[in-house]
Amino acid sequence: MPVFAANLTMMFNEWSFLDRFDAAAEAGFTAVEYLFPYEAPPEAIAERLARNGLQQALFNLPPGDWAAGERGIAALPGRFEDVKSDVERALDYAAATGVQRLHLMAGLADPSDERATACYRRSVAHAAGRLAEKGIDLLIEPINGRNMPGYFLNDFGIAERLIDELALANLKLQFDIYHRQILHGDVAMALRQLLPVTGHIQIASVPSRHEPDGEELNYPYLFEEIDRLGYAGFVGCEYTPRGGTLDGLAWFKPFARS
Ligand SMILES: O=C(O)C(=O)[C@H](O)CO
Ligand SMILES: [Mg+2]
Repeated sequence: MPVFAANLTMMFNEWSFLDRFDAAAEAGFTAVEYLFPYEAPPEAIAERLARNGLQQALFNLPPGDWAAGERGIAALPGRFEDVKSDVERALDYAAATGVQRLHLMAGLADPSDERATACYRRSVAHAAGRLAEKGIDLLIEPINGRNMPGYFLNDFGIAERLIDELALANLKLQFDIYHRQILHGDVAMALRQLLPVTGHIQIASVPSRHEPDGEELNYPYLFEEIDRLGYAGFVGCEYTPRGGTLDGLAWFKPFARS
């Protein structure tokens, strides 16, 4: 049975960020993920995880200036010093939360630009090297251009080839099924082919990015497929509830901690 992680950036927005940990545990989740923890002290997050018996499934390395439109800096020329300091900041939060995987966002850059590609490979190699020292996996995630126009890593094949070429034991794919369906489709076969290099899975309905209980994907079938394939990681619920978070959790009831 998949272990679902509530995404506290997109779900439980009825509560303050730190109170979302309690609300997610109360709703039956045993794990959480979010985009960025950096506005809260690491020890405050650690306390919420401990008091609710929650596992920290994932979060992102700092993404540059998100409010100014940056969506990661790994592929941006001239930002390598920022990449290195961001890795150290993320490792402080990783030490506090016990997270075992971190996602490095690439940024808005042209994937055909050789300089951007060289910057990205250098950033990935550096981040993976530092995380490996702590036993943490580095994840890279292809993101579709409708949600994130101009995002550098916009193709599962490019991600797969990079993981293969760099051959770093802790460099893995963040397989967001929502993006896979929009970018390429063929979700079940891609899960079968890419599971060996997959470090995390995320879900949402397509096209609306709501609860995984309708629209064009058959998630009951995909959850069974994930089990059949022996996936032992987390499944991040990276969706925007249609209405109240709790009202939308009927799909989760069979999987909730009692
Ligand atoms: O966009 C996504 O699907 C992600 O998982 C990124 O981490 C945040 O944008
Ligand atoms: Mg995602």
